[in-house]
Amino acid sequence: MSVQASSASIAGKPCRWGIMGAAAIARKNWQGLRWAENSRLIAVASRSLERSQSFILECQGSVPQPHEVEALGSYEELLAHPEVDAVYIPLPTGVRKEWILRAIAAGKHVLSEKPVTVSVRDLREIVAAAQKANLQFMDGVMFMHSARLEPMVAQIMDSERVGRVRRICSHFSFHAPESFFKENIRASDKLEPLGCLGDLGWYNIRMTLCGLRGQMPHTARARCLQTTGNGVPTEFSAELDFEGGTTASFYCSFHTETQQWAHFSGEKGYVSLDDFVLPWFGTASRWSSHQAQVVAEGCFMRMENHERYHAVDEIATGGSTAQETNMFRTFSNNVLTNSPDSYWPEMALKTQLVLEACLLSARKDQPVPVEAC
Ligand SMILES: NC(=O)C1=CN([C@@H]2O[C@H](COP(=O)(O)OP(=O)(O)OC[C@H]3O[C@@H](n4cnc5c(N)ncnc54)[C@H](OP(=O)(O)O)[C@@H]3O)[C@@H](O)[C@H]2O)C=CC1
Ligand SMILES: O=C1CO[C@H](CO)[C@@H](O)[C@@H]1O
Repeated sequence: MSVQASSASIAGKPCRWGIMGAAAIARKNWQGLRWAENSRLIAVASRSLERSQSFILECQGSVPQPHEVEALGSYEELLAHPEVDAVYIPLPTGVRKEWILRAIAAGKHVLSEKPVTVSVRDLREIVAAAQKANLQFMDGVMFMHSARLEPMVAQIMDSERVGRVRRICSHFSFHAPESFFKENIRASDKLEPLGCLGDLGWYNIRMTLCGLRGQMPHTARARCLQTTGNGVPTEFSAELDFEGGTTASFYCSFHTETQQWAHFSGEKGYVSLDDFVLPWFGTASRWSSHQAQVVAEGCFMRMENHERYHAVDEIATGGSTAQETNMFRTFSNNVLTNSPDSYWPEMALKTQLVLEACLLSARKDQPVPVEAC
Protein backbone atom coordinates (compact mmCIF):
# COMPACT_ATOMS: atom_id res chain seq x y z
CA MET A 1 0.00 0.00 0.00
CA SER A 2 1.41 3.43 -0.86
CA VAL A 3 1.86 6.02 1.87
CA GLN A 4 -0.76 8.25 0.24
CA ALA A 5 -3.30 5.42 0.15
CA SER A 6 -2.54 4.53 3.75
CA SER A 7 -3.25 8.10 4.90
CA ALA A 8 -6.37 8.53 2.80
CA SER A 9 -7.92 5.27 4.01
CA ILE A 10 -7.97 6.34 7.66
CA ALA A 11 -10.04 9.49 7.31
CA GLY A 12 -12.86 9.54 9.87
CA LYS A 13 -11.48 6.63 11.93
CA PRO A 14 -9.14 6.49 14.91
CA CYS A 15 -5.45 6.38 14.25
CA ARG A 16 -4.46 2.73 14.59
CA TRP A 17 -1.32 2.02 16.61
CA GLY A 18 1.20 -0.72 17.14
CA ILE A 19 3.79 -0.91 19.91
CA MET A 20 7.20 -2.29 18.98
CA GLY A 21 8.82 -3.99 21.98
CA ALA A 22 7.36 -4.93 25.36
CA ALA A 23 9.31 -2.12 27.04
CA ALA A 24 8.70 -0.89 30.58
CA ILE A 25 7.76 2.57 29.31
CA ALA A 26 5.27 1.07 26.86
CA ARG A 27 3.09 0.21 29.85
CA LYS A 28 2.66 3.89 30.66
CA ASN A 29 1.99 4.67 27.02
CA TRP A 30 -0.51 1.81 26.86
CA GLN A 31 -2.50 4.16 29.12
CA GLY A 32 -1.85 7.14 26.84
CA LEU A 33 -3.34 5.14 23.99
CA ARG A 34 -6.23 3.99 26.17
CA TRP A 35 -7.32 7.53 27.00
CA ALA A 36 -6.72 9.28 23.68
CA GLU A 37 -10.16 8.97 22.06
CA ASN A 38 -8.76 9.34 18.52
CA SER A 39 -6.29 6.48 18.98
CA ARG A 40 -6.72 2.73 18.99
CA LEU A 41 -4.09 0.17 19.93
CA ILE A 42 -4.19 -2.70 17.44
CA ALA A 43 -1.12 -4.79 18.25
CA VAL A 44 1.96 -5.19 20.43
CA ALA A 45 5.02 -6.85 18.91
CA SER A 46 7.91 -8.38 20.76
CA ARG A 47 10.88 -10.43 19.63
CA SER A 48 9.13 -13.20 21.55
CA LEU A 49 5.43 -14.00 21.11
CA GLU A 50 5.26 -15.12 24.74
CA ARG A 51 6.47 -11.70 25.89
CA SER A 52 3.95 -9.76 23.80
CA GLN A 53 1.19 -12.09 25.03
CA SER A 54 2.09 -11.64 28.68
CA PHE A 55 2.58 -7.88 28.21
CA ILE A 56 -0.95 -7.59 26.78
CA LEU A 57 -2.41 -9.82 29.47
CA GLU A 58 -0.84 -7.76 32.25
CA CYS A 59 -1.79 -4.42 30.72
CA GLN A 60 -5.36 -5.53 29.97
CA GLY A 61 -5.58 -6.63 33.63
CA SER A 62 -4.40 -3.21 34.80
CA VAL A 63 -5.98 -0.74 32.36
CA PRO A 64 -8.19 -2.58 29.87
CA GLN A 65 -8.38 -1.30 26.32
CA PRO A 66 -12.00 -1.30 25.09
CA HIS A 67 -11.16 -4.01 22.54
CA GLU A 68 -8.76 -6.90 21.96
CA VAL A 69 -5.10 -6.21 21.25
CA GLU A 70 -3.20 -8.60 18.99
CA ALA A 71 0.08 -10.15 20.16
CA LEU A 72 2.80 -10.46 17.53
CA GLY A 73 6.04 -12.44 17.73
CA SER A 74 8.23 -10.19 15.59
CA TYR A 75 8.71 -6.54 14.74
CA GLU A 76 8.50 -7.44 11.04
CA GLU A 77 4.91 -8.66 11.51
CA LEU A 78 3.98 -5.32 13.04
CA LEU A 79 5.42 -3.37 10.11
CA ALA A 80 3.58 -5.62 7.64
CA HIS A 81 0.28 -5.23 9.53
CA PRO A 82 -2.23 -3.62 7.14
CA GLU A 83 -4.34 -2.15 9.97
CA VAL A 84 -1.51 -0.30 11.69
CA ASP A 85 -1.03 3.37 10.74
CA ALA A 86 1.47 4.45 13.39
CA VAL A 87 4.14 2.68 15.38
CA TYR A 88 5.43 3.60 18.85
CA ILE A 89 9.08 2.54 19.13
CA PRO A 90 10.45 2.29 22.69
CA LEU A 91 13.46 0.16 21.72
CA PRO A 92 16.91 0.92 23.15
CA THR A 93 18.59 3.82 21.34
CA GLY A 94 21.40 1.61 20.03
CA VAL A 95 18.99 -0.45 17.91
CA ARG A 96 16.30 2.13 17.24
CA LYS A 97 17.48 3.77 14.02
CA GLU A 98 17.14 0.61 11.92
CA TRP A 99 13.58 0.05 13.08
CA ILE A 100 12.50 3.65 12.66
CA LEU A 101 13.76 3.61 9.07
CA ARG A 102 12.10 0.27 8.42
CA ALA A 103 8.82 1.58 9.85
CA ILE A 104 8.98 4.65 7.63
CA ALA A 105 9.79 2.46 4.60
CA ALA A 106 6.68 0.43 5.47
CA GLY A 107 4.59 3.62 5.36
CA LYS A 108 4.06 3.89 9.13
CA HIS A 109 4.07 7.14 11.10
CA VAL A 110 6.61 6.93 13.94
CA LEU A 111 6.58 8.01 17.56
CA SER A 112 10.10 7.26 18.79
CA GLU A 113 11.43 7.17 22.31
CA LYS A 114 14.19 9.56 23.26
CA PRO A 115 17.10 10.12 22.79
CA VAL A 116 16.08 9.40 19.21
CA THR A 117 19.42 8.19 17.87
CA VAL A 118 23.10 8.07 18.79
CA SER A 119 24.09 10.78 16.28
CA VAL A 120 22.82 13.85 14.46
CA ARG A 121 23.71 12.17 11.20
CA ASP A 122 21.32 9.27 11.92
CA LEU A 123 18.54 11.61 12.97
CA ARG A 124 18.94 13.74 9.85
CA GLU A 125 18.50 10.54 7.81
CA ILE A 126 15.30 9.70 9.70
CA VAL A 127 13.85 13.19 9.44
CA ALA A 128 14.52 13.32 5.69
CA ALA A 129 12.96 9.88 5.17
CA ALA A 130 9.80 10.77 7.13
CA GLN A 131 9.45 14.09 5.35
CA LYS A 132 9.85 12.48 1.92
CA ALA A 133 7.17 9.93 2.75
CA ASN A 134 4.85 12.59 4.25
CA LEU A 135 4.78 10.75 7.58
CA GLN A 136 4.63 12.19 11.09
CA PHE A 137 7.80 11.72 13.10
CA MET A 138 7.94 12.74 16.76
CA ASP A 139 10.07 11.96 19.81
CA GLY A 140 8.31 10.83 22.98
CA VAL A 141 8.98 13.86 25.20
CA MET A 142 5.74 13.91 27.13
CA PHE A 143 6.19 17.30 28.78
CA MET A 144 5.97 18.93 25.35
CA HIS A 145 2.27 18.01 25.51
CA SER A 146 1.53 19.22 29.02
CA ALA A 147 -1.14 21.93 29.18
CA ARG A 148 1.17 23.95 31.45
CA LEU A 149 3.97 24.33 28.90
CA GLU A 150 2.51 27.12 26.77
CA PRO A 151 1.28 29.38 29.63
CA MET A 152 4.56 28.86 31.46
CA VAL A 153 6.66 29.76 28.41
CA ALA A 154 4.43 32.79 27.84
CA GLN A 155 5.33 33.93 31.36
CA ILE A 156 9.03 33.32 30.76
CA MET A 157 8.68 35.62 27.75
CA ASP A 158 6.73 38.24 29.76
CA SER A 159 8.74 41.45 29.47
CA GLU A 160 7.05 42.94 32.56
CA ARG A 161 7.32 40.12 35.07
CA VAL A 162 10.45 38.27 33.94
CA GLY A 163 12.15 40.70 31.58
CA ARG A 164 14.89 39.61 29.22
CA VAL A 165 15.86 36.00 29.95
CA ARG A 166 19.53 35.89 30.99
CA ARG A 167 19.97 32.44 32.48
CA ILE A 168 18.37 29.00 32.41
CA CYS A 169 19.45 26.24 34.79
CA SER A 170 18.08 22.72 35.05
CA HIS A 171 18.78 19.49 36.89
CA PHE A 172 17.46 16.01 36.20
CA SER A 173 18.78 13.06 38.16
CA PHE A 174 18.03 9.87 40.03
CA HIS A 175 20.21 7.70 42.22
CA ALA A 176 20.52 4.28 40.61
CA PRO A 177 21.32 1.19 42.69
CA GLU A 178 24.43 -0.96 41.99
CA SER A 179 22.37 -3.51 40.06
CA PHE A 180 21.30 -0.81 37.57
CA PHE A 181 24.85 -0.50 36.27
CA LYS A 182 24.95 -4.24 35.52
CA GLU A 183 21.41 -4.82 34.26
CA ASN A 184 19.73 -1.71 32.94
CA ILE A 185 19.90 -0.79 29.25
CA ARG A 186 20.80 2.80 30.33
CA ALA A 187 24.28 1.65 31.41
CA SER A 188 25.05 -0.40 28.30
CA ASP A 189 27.50 1.00 25.75
CA LYS A 190 25.75 -0.95 22.97
CA LEU A 191 22.14 -0.18 23.88
CA GLU A 192 22.31 3.33 25.39
CA PRO A 193 25.77 4.73 24.57
CA LEU A 194 24.67 8.28 25.48
CA GLY A 195 23.95 7.16 29.05
CA CYS A 196 22.56 9.85 31.34
CA LEU A 197 23.05 12.53 28.68
CA GLY A 198 20.60 10.72 26.38
CA ASP A 199 18.28 9.45 29.07
CA LEU A 200 18.01 12.62 31.18
CA GLY A 201 19.99 15.39 29.47
CA TRP A 202 17.69 15.12 26.46
CA TYR A 203 14.99 16.64 28.68
CA ASN A 204 17.28 19.34 30.12
CA ILE A 205 18.19 20.43 26.61
CA ARG A 206 14.60 20.34 25.36
CA MET A 207 13.31 22.37 28.30
CA THR A 208 16.07 24.93 27.76
CA LEU A 209 15.12 25.22 24.08
CA CYS A 210 11.43 25.55 24.99
CA GLY A 211 12.22 28.33 27.48
CA LEU A 212 13.75 30.32 24.63
CA ARG A 213 11.08 29.37 22.09
CA GLY A 214 13.47 27.20 20.12
CA GLN A 215 16.45 29.56 19.94
CA MET A 216 19.60 27.49 19.48
CA PRO A 217 22.80 28.05 21.45
CA HIS A 218 25.89 28.81 19.39
CA THR A 219 28.45 27.20 21.73
CA ALA A 220 28.53 24.28 24.15
CA ARG A 221 31.12 23.53 26.81
CA ALA A 222 30.60 20.38 28.82
CA ARG A 223 32.14 17.93 31.25
CA CYS A 224 31.48 14.27 31.65
CA LEU A 225 31.82 13.93 35.41
CA GLN A 226 31.55 10.16 35.62
CA THR A 227 31.24 7.17 33.28
CA THR A 228 30.80 3.42 33.54
CA GLY A 229 33.86 1.25 32.94
CA ASN A 230 33.01 1.10 29.26
CA GLY A 231 32.62 4.86 28.82
CA VAL A 232 28.85 5.41 29.16
CA PRO A 233 28.23 8.86 30.74
CA THR A 234 26.56 8.56 34.14
CA GLU A 235 27.01 12.14 35.40
CA PHE A 236 27.28 15.12 33.08
CA SER A 237 27.15 18.91 33.18
CA ALA A 238 27.11 21.51 30.42
CA GLU A 239 27.04 25.21 29.76
CA LEU A 240 25.40 26.72 26.66
CA ASP A 241 25.88 30.19 25.16
CA PHE A 242 23.21 31.97 23.14
CA GLU A 243 23.26 35.01 20.89
CA GLY A 244 22.50 38.12 22.92
CA GLY A 245 24.32 36.93 26.05
CA THR A 246 21.79 34.46 27.49
CA THR A 247 23.45 31.40 29.03
CA ALA A 248 22.16 28.04 30.25
CA SER A 249 23.53 25.22 32.31
CA PHE A 250 22.28 21.74 32.98
CA TYR A 251 23.24 18.75 35.10
CA CYS A 252 22.05 15.18 34.65
CA SER A 253 23.07 12.14 36.63
CA PHE A 254 22.38 8.55 37.60
CA HIS A 255 24.10 9.16 40.96
CA THR A 256 22.24 12.05 42.61
CA GLU A 257 18.83 11.42 44.19
CA THR A 258 15.73 12.26 42.16
CA GLN A 259 15.39 15.92 41.22
CA GLN A 260 13.82 17.49 38.17
CA TRP A 261 13.89 21.27 38.38
CA ALA A 262 14.30 24.16 35.96
CA HIS A 263 14.76 27.91 36.55
CA PHE A 264 14.32 30.62 33.92
CA SER A 265 15.87 33.83 35.18
CA GLY A 266 15.23 37.25 33.70
CA GLU A 267 16.22 40.80 34.54
CA LYS A 268 12.97 41.40 36.49
CA GLY A 269 12.00 38.00 37.87
CA TYR A 270 12.13 34.28 37.34
CA VAL A 271 9.95 31.27 36.64
CA SER A 272 10.56 27.87 38.20
CA LEU A 273 9.20 24.37 38.48
CA ASP A 274 10.49 21.30 40.27
CA ASP A 275 8.80 18.51 38.31
CA PHE A 276 9.44 19.45 34.72
CA VAL A 277 9.64 15.88 33.32
CA LEU A 278 7.32 13.75 35.44
CA PRO A 279 4.65 15.95 37.05
CA TRP A 280 4.08 15.38 40.76
CA PHE A 281 1.22 12.96 41.31
CA GLY A 282 -2.10 14.79 41.49
CA THR A 283 -4.65 16.53 39.32
CA ALA A 284 -2.93 19.89 38.72
CA SER A 285 0.37 20.76 37.03
CA ARG A 286 2.03 23.70 38.76
CA TRP A 287 4.81 26.20 38.31
CA SER A 288 5.78 29.46 40.03
CA SER A 289 6.81 32.96 39.08
CA HIS A 290 8.86 35.12 41.42
CA GLN A 291 9.82 38.75 41.77
CA ALA A 292 11.84 38.83 44.96
CA GLN A 293 12.60 42.32 46.27
CA VAL A 294 14.73 43.76 49.01
CA VAL A 295 12.77 46.54 50.71
CA ALA A 296 14.59 48.96 53.04
CA GLU A 297 12.61 51.16 55.46
CA GLY A 298 14.61 52.99 58.10
CA CYS A 299 16.60 50.38 60.00
CA PHE A 300 14.44 47.56 58.64
CA MET A 301 15.54 45.63 55.60
CA ARG A 302 13.38 42.77 54.45
CA MET A 303 13.39 40.30 51.60
CA GLU A 304 9.94 40.03 50.01
CA ASN A 305 9.17 36.88 48.14
CA HIS A 306 6.35 37.90 45.76
CA GLU A 307 5.98 34.32 44.59
CA ARG A 308 2.91 33.49 42.55
CA TYR A 309 1.66 29.95 42.08
CA HIS A 310 0.14 28.90 38.77
CA ALA A 311 -1.60 25.66 37.85
CA VAL A 312 -3.55 23.99 35.10
CA ASP A 313 -6.00 21.12 35.62
CA GLU A 314 -4.14 18.06 34.42
CA ILE A 315 -3.82 14.60 35.84
CA ALA A 316 -0.16 13.72 36.34
CA THR A 317 -0.45 10.39 34.55
CA GLY A 318 -3.00 7.82 33.47
CA GLY A 319 -6.06 9.76 32.39
CA SER A 320 -7.67 11.81 29.68
CA THR A 321 -5.80 15.03 30.49
CA ALA A 322 -2.36 13.47 31.14
CA GLN A 323 0.55 14.75 29.09
CA GLU A 324 1.22 11.32 27.56
CA THR A 325 -2.42 11.11 26.47
CA ASN A 326 -2.12 14.55 24.85
CA MET A 327 0.96 13.29 23.03
CA PHE A 328 -0.98 10.45 21.39
CA ARG A 329 -3.97 12.72 20.78
CA THR A 330 -1.86 15.30 18.96
CA PHE A 331 0.07 12.72 16.99
CA SER A 332 -3.08 10.83 15.96
CA ASN A 333 -4.79 14.04 14.94
CA ASN A 334 -1.90 14.89 12.62
CA VAL A 335 -2.13 11.43 11.08
CA LEU A 336 -5.91 11.55 10.71
CA THR A 337 -5.85 14.96 9.07
CA ASN A 338 -2.90 13.93 6.90
CA SER A 339 -0.92 16.91 8.17
CA PRO A 340 2.42 15.86 9.64
CA ASP A 341 3.76 18.76 11.67
CA SER A 342 7.41 19.60 10.96
CA TYR A 343 7.72 21.25 14.39
CA TRP A 344 8.22 17.82 15.99
CA PRO A 345 11.13 16.53 13.89
CA GLU A 346 12.67 20.00 14.08
CA MET A 347 12.61 20.03 17.90
CA ALA A 348 14.06 16.50 18.01
CA LEU A 349 16.84 17.54 15.65
CA LYS A 350 17.63 20.68 17.62
CA THR A 351 17.86 18.61 20.81
CA GLN A 352 20.15 16.06 19.18
CA LEU A 353 22.36 18.85 17.75
CA VAL A 354 22.87 20.41 21.18
CA LEU A 355 23.41 17.00 22.78
CA GLU A 356 26.04 16.06 20.23
CA ALA A 357 27.90 19.36 20.69
CA CYS A 358 27.91 18.78 24.47
CA LEU A 359 29.29 15.28 24.02
CA LEU A 360 32.01 16.48 21.67
CA SER A 361 32.93 19.33 23.99
CA ALA A 362 33.27 16.93 26.93
CA ARG A 363 35.42 14.58 24.86
CA LYS A 364 37.69 17.36 23.59
CA ASP A 365 37.63 19.24 26.89
CA GLN A 366 37.04 22.52 25.06
CA PRO A 367 34.09 24.68 23.86
CA VAL A 368 32.61 23.57 20.54
CA PRO A 369 30.22 25.36 18.16
CA VAL A 370 26.68 24.00 17.94
CA GLU A 371 25.74 23.05 14.38
CA ALA A 372 22.74 24.90 12.95
CA CYS A 373 19.48 23.09 12.36
N1 LIG B 1 9.56 9.16 27.36
C1 LIG B 1 9.67 8.64 28.56
O1 LIG B 1 9.04 9.11 29.53
C2 LIG B 1 10.56 7.46 28.77
C3 LIG B 1 11.43 7.08 27.79
N2 LIG B 1 12.23 5.97 27.93
C4 LIG B 1 13.13 5.59 26.84
O2 LIG B 1 12.61 4.43 26.23
C5 LIG B 1 13.63 3.50 25.91
C6 LIG B 1 13.29 2.17 26.55
O3 LIG B 1 13.37 2.29 27.95
P1 LIG B 1 12.73 1.16 28.92
O4 LIG B 1 11.29 1.03 28.65
O5 LIG B 1 13.15 1.45 30.29
O6 LIG B 1 13.51 -0.13 28.39
P2 LIG B 1 13.23 -1.68 28.56
O7 LIG B 1 14.55 -2.33 28.74
O8 LIG B 1 12.16 -1.94 29.55
O9 LIG B 1 12.61 -2.07 27.14
C7 LIG B 1 13.30 -2.04 25.94
C8 LIG B 1 12.62 -3.02 25.00
O10 LIG B 1 13.31 -3.02 23.76
C9 LIG B 1 13.24 -4.29 23.17
N3 LIG B 1 14.58 -4.64 22.64
C10 LIG B 1 14.89 -4.79 21.33
N4 LIG B 1 16.17 -5.09 21.18
C11 LIG B 1 16.70 -5.15 22.41
C12 LIG B 1 17.98 -5.45 22.88
N5 LIG B 1 18.99 -5.76 22.06
N6 LIG B 1 18.18 -5.44 24.21
C13 LIG B 1 17.19 -5.10 25.06
N7 LIG B 1 15.93 -4.81 24.66
C14 LIG B 1 15.69 -4.84 23.34
C15 LIG B 1 12.74 -5.26 24.21
O11 LIG B 1 11.43 -5.66 23.81
P3 LIG B 1 11.06 -7.15 23.33
O12 LIG B 1 11.99 -8.06 24.07
O13 LIG B 1 9.66 -7.27 23.73
O14 LIG B 1 11.26 -7.22 21.85
C16 LIG B 1 12.66 -4.45 25.49
O15 LIG B 1 11.53 -4.74 26.25
C17 LIG B 1 14.93 4.13 26.40
O16 LIG B 1 15.65 4.67 25.32
C18 LIG B 1 14.50 5.22 27.36
O17 LIG B 1 15.37 6.34 27.35
C19 LIG B 1 12.13 5.22 29.05
C20 LIG B 1 11.30 5.57 30.08
C21 LIG B 1 10.49 6.77 30.05
O1 LIG C 1 12.58 9.18 29.97
C1 LIG C 1 12.60 8.84 31.12
C2 LIG C 1 11.81 9.56 32.15
O2 LIG C 1 12.52 9.70 33.35
C3 LIG C 1 13.27 8.59 33.82
C4 LIG C 1 13.94 8.97 35.11
O3 LIG C 1 13.00 9.24 36.12
C5 LIG C 1 14.23 8.13 32.75
O4 LIG C 1 15.10 7.10 33.18
C6 LIG C 1 13.41 7.69 31.59
O5 LIG C 1 14.17 7.14 30.56
